[in-house]
Formats: sequence, C-alpha cells, structure tokens
Amino acid sequence: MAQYTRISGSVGLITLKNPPVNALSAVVRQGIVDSVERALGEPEVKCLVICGQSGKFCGGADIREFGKKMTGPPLIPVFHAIEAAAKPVVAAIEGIALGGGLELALGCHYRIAHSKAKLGLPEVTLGLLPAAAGSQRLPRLIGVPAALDLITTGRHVTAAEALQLGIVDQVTDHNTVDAAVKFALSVAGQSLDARRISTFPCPRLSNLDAVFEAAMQKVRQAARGAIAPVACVQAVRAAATLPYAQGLEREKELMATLFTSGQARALQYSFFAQRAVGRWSMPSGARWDTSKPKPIRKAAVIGLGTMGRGITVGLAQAGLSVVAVETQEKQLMEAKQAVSGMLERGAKKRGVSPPLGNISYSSNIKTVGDVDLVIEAVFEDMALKKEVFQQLSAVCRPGTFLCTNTSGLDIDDLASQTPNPELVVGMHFFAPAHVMKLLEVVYGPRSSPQAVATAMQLGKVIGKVSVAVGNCQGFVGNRMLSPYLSQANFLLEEGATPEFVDQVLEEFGFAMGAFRMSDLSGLDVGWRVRKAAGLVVPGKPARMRQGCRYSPLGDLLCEQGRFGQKTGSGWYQYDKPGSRVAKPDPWLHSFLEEYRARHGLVARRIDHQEVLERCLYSLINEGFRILEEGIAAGPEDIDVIYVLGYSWPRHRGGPMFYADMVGLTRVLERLEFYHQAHPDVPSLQPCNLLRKLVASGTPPIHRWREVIKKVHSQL
Ligand SMILES: CC/C=C\CC(=O)SCCNC(=O)CCNC(=O)[C@H](O)C(C)(C)COP(=O)(O)OP(=O)(O)OC[C@H]1O[C@@H](n2cnc3c(N)ncnc32)[C@H](O)[C@@H]1OP(=O)(O)O
Repeated sequence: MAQYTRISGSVGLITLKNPPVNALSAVVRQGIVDSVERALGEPEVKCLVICGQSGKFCGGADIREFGKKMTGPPLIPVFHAIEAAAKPVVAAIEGIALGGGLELALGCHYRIAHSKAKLGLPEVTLGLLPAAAGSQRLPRLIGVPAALDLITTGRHVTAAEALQLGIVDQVTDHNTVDAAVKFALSVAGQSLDARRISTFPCPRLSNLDAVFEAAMQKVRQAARGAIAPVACVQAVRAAATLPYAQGLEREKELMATLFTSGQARALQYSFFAQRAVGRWSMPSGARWDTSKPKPIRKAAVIGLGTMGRGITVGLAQAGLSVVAVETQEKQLMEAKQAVSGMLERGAKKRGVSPPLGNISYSSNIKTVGDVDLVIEAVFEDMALKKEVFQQLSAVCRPGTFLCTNTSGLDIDDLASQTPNPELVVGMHFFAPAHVMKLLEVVYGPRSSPQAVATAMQLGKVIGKVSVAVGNCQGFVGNRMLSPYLSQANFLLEEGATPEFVDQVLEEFGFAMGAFRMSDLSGLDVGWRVRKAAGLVVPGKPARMRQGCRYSPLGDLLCEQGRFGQKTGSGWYQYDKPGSRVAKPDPWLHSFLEEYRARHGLVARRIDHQEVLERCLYSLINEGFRILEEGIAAGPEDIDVIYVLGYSWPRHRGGPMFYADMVGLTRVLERLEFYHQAHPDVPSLQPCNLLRKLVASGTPPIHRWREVIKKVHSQL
C-alpha cells in the first residue's frame, strides 16, 4: 500500500509500504494515485514528498506480478500524473531506487538521496527495458552516453555518482525524509516548468550515429545472444531522435516484444532461483531456517596455489582475519606478493585501503590452532588432502570447521580422517576464487546441519551465491560437465572439429565452447582425474572402458604435452604458452584424421542440432539423475550452479530451465534417439525421473519438486 500523512501542516507525505523492497505492486500503484490526488486536492498542502518505509525507497515493479493478469493502474500514467502536478513532488531516496523505483523518482520534480543509497535501471538483467518512461526520461536528464551506460548494463550507481551525473539534486548524510521535507518547503510555490523531465529536449550529440553504432556493437559483443540489451539501445535512440510521446510509443513496442519473450522468463526465473538457493535443505530434513550458523571471525587457508590465493583475498576483503599457510618458503613468499597485489588492485578499484593487515602468513600448519574454520586448498590429490586433514585434526581447537576446496573428491572419505566428521564440509570455489560468484557447499552423510549453515553463511559474507549439494563424484557442476565433454569428444571422433563444436556452443550463448574451455582450464586436470579413476590404462581396448564408450583423444593430446593454453597447444594452437588467442590447428586436424583411420571411423557431416542436442541433453539428463538421487534439492540449485559457475547463458535460465522451455517430451525423445544410436553411452540413456516427469504430464519446472518428492518417497 501507500500511506498518506500530513506533516509540518503543509507537506503531504506518501510512504510506500510493500515489504521487503516496497515494490510497485497493483495495491501500491493504486495507493500512489489516491494519495497524489488527495494531496493535490488539499489546499493546505503546498508540496509532496514520496518515500519508502524501512529505509528503502523502492525496488521497482513487483517482479512477482510479471506473467500474471495486469490489475491496478499502469505505471506510466501514474508517473505522468506526478510530473504534471502543480505542487512540487520530491522523492526522498533511501536505500534503493531501482527500475520502476528510479522511474518513479524521475517522474518527481526533485530527488534527494541518502549518501548510502543505490540507484539504477536494472531491467536489462531481467530481460526487459526501463519501460515506465525511464528509457525516455533518463537520457533527457543526463545525456545519451551516460544513460546508455546505465540502461544497457543495469549497473547500480552510488548517490555520489548519481549526484555527479545529475540524477539527484542533493545528497544527505542525515534523515532523508527530513531533508526532503525541508527542501520541498523551500521550493513550494516556485515554477515547475523547468522540472518536468519529459519536456526536456534530449541533449544533442554531434556524432549521434557513431555513438549508437558503437553502443550496439558493444552490447552485441557482450550479450551472447541476449535481446534486451539491444532493445535498450534502440529505446535510448528513440529518446535521442523522437519527440517524447513518440519515444514512449517506441519504448512500449520494444517492451512488448521483450516482456513475453522466453529470455525475460528465463532471467526472471534466474533472479528468483538465485534467492531460492539460500533456502537450502538436506535429505535428512535439515534446513536453512532451523540450522544456526556459527559466526566466523578468523579463518585459515591451507595451500596458496591459484585457488588458495583467491580464497585468501576473498576472506580478507570481507574483513575476516586469515592465517594463510604454505609449507614451502619460496611459494609462501610468492603467494604473499601475489595476494598483496590482488588486494591492492581490488582496493584501488573500490577506492578503499587494501586489507593487507587482515592476513598473517605462515609456513607452519600449527599456526592455525585458534581459527574458527579452515579451508584446505592444496593440490587435488586425495592422499595429500588426507594427510592435511589428519594434521589439522591434531592442531585445531575443538569445534573448528574443516572445509575442503576439492572440486570433486569424496568429502566423506576426507571426513573419515578426522575424529569429528560432522565438522567437515566441502567449499568448492571457482577460479578466480575472489571473483567468481559461485560456491558449491558440499555436505557428506556425516556433515552436521550447523557445519553446512556455517559454510553457507560464510559464502554469503564473502559475497558468494552458495548452493548446498550432496556428496558425489564431481558434485553437481563437474559431474554434469563430464557427459557434456564426453559428447564433445565423441563428436570429434565422428567427424566434427573442435572449432565447429565450439562455434555451435558459443552461438548458443556459452562464453566458451567445450574445447576452448578445456584449453583454458588445462587438459592435464581431467587427465589426472581419469588416471586416478583407472581410465588411462595402457593395453586396454582404446575406445572402450569399463564396458562403455570412451574417447582417449584428450589422453593422447596430454601424452604429447599438449595441456592447452599454458603449453601453447591443446585442442587449438596458441602463439606462445599462456596466450589466450585460440587458432585452429592443422596438426590437430591431421591427428584426428589419422585417429579415425586407425580406428576404422568414417567422418560424417554433423550438423548444429546434433552438436547442441548431444552435448546439452546429456548434461541435462545427468541433472535429472542428480535430482533423482537428491544430490541437489531442486532444479534451481543446478541452474544457479551452471549460470554462475559454468557460463551457461543467463538468458537461457540454466540447463533445467532450458529443458523445461524445450519441452521434456522432446528432450526425452531425442535422448532415446541418440541412445539407440549409441547404446554404449549410458549418459544418453534417459533417466527415470525424466521419464516420470513426462509420464506425469510434463509439469512446469516450479512443480517438479512434487514429482521428485514422490520419487524419493517410493525409494
Ligand atoms: C513496466 C515495467 C516497469 C518497471 C520494470 C521494473 O521495475 S523491473 C524491477 C527492477 N528492479 C530490480 O531489478 C530490483 C531487483 N532486486 C534486487 O536487485 C535486490 O533484490 C535488491 C532490491 C537490491 C535487494 O537486495 P538484497 O540482497 O538486500 O535482498 P534480496 O535480493 O535477497 O531481496 C530480498 C527479497 O526481496 C525480493 N525482491 C527484490 N526485488 C523485488 C521486486 N522488484 N519485486 C518483487 N520482489 C522483489 C526478493 O525476491 C527477495 O525475496 P525472498 O522472498 O526473500 O527471496
């Protein structure tokens, strides 16, 4: 609702009330209309102030209403009525003014913001554009280049930047409503002619075409197939080239195509999924709301390779005390230098001082005796990790949580090295660990709910989106990646090239195709895992392992020392070791031809559809197996992991959402088709849960949990 009160006798105060972010629901919109009408009708009222309750101005349109039947007054006429008012209307912006919230403020005659407020038009991140006249008012207020930047990126700006850009008229460190009331009284009675943004001409640009061409090129490059950023540029162009009323029409047209698009649905699903994963549950019944985390003030990181360094930076930046341990003195010194550099660069970007003093470095594991939680990040070798866990058990004080940054080793096996397996969980970070938003929190059968809650909470403190998952080989992300990569390899055996497979996957929206990604991460990583799993055994039939089809192509490249970017060659060739520019490699093409000839394989023409279906549906099928086994609690967990950790295009929601969009019946049919063609590839065999979902009428994704529950209760 919107509450109307009178203060200081002559100020009408409208307070938006819709927790948690005062979103503009139908009731709130109606409340604004009624309150404005009432204030304008009261002769004693000289001016109006609009604010939000609980220190939050407004988080924009109510996203929960999207896709439902529209009720209540639409936003544009509401904002026009405010702008047309004969009494000054001042927005008192505390906390947030985002999307429709900022558009509401732009409809007001003046804007006063608290110094800690954040403002922005993030609609593009939801697959939309600022279609409550924001795309038309903002360029008129701050000029085309700045408006293009804010609208196409959706980034939030601080109050200080908003003041500099001209979005707000004043910034205060004090009570914003008091400041706005005072300000409103000071301008009451003055002409409002120069305060109505819709009447402003858009600031002229001599190089208008060049500016828009450059903007379009930039968004197309970054968008990976997303349509909203492109529509945002088109809408701003309308503001720059058309009268306001016609610009609004164009905004409406563009919004109409976006609003019902699959991309908007995917992005909005992704928004809620990212929040839903915080409400985790375990098969034991332990849940986020019944498990209390322990506060972590001091943590230790063991092993200062690439991952350990990133984790140390993340912890220190969040204000924790960190003991960083590396047993080799030389590596310790190198790590200290690298971590300090990362902290200094990060601090410079944020305009703060680097938290160098938060970290103490040591080559002695005994120095971790007084920490609350340890994150082990040594080399991915079970024997080494076990040794570290035994040492930690001996030196840590009772109750210390022991976490491992393994990307797929058995958490329970590690926990068995300690007398308190309930304190052990996995914290699987993604490289670079101080940048990537995803954290897989992995619980073993003996991990306590408190250990899980603590790791989830710590993830939040250091700015990660944490997803709780069960213990299995590769956890969720890497386990699903395995059939995807296998299919990519099989496609090479059957006639494709790495560049063709990558092109198809990149056109789908991945930042990198399977082979470019493997070259970046290092082919030796998977090779080591396959060796440990007993798959790389000389003398075994080359293309079969453990009764299933196996491609040894990656192993053969590793035997040649082709580990990817770091060695200057892998699936592609590079100018020099460490170079990032992948070039098709004639050597690799001849190698594939020889390989096919040696194994009697005849190359055939493979089309886009086959590449996509085999790579993606096998990955999705594994996702259904993960849900069936209860390793992930719901499809949102998997989708968040894939969007944030594996560069799955956000505008496609994630693999499980994508399966829902394609249609489960279609996914099932195609898997059946490919499994028939490749009966020796178990990952193509449709899993039971997928069959059950189809048999139960292919319910939409938000109802899958009901079917999953039934499947679990039958086990
Ligand atoms: C014609 C179309 C006109 C306008 C279009 C729009 O306005 S589209 C909406 C534009 N607004 C946004 O994109 C803001 C989205 N929200 C956020 O970025 C963050 O939620 C926010 C406001 C910065 C707060 O972040 P914080 O980390 O503090 O909290 P959290 O994200 O967990 O959100 C708390 C709960 O609020 C719910 N929520 C947030 N925004 C909205 C919204 N606009 N509509 C409805 N609900 C919203 C969010 O889902 C959380 O709910 P929960 O039940 O706890 O999961």
